Amino acid sequence: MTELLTERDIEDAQLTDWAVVDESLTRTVELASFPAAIEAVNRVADAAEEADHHPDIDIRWRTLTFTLSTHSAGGLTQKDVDLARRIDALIAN
Ligand SMILES: C[C@H](O)[C@H](O)[C@H]1CNC2=NC(N)=NC(=O)C2=N1
Repeated sequence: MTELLTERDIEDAQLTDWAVVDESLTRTVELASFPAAIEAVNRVADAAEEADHHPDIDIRWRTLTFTLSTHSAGGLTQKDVDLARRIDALIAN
């Protein structure tokens, strides 16, 4: 679970809205408004607490950038792929 993933593993995960940057996964998304962005952040925060795996989140008005990596492993693990999928679902609402 906390093993580092290979580039091939990441490709196979088909996270189409995410980019790999500096051994992290990153996705930027523009919400409808600042309140909508903050609500999305709150949904992601709840999911992160539940999973005990936490994204870096940059908030600029209604644009959010999520950056995922597993700090304890020093790179990307299945936890990041799982959290990316959760975030995709939570910001689609
Ligand atoms: C003790 C607890 O499991 C760790 O501190 C968790 C919390 N959230 C975390 N989040 C992320 N992104 N990487 C970690 O290594 C990490 N470690």
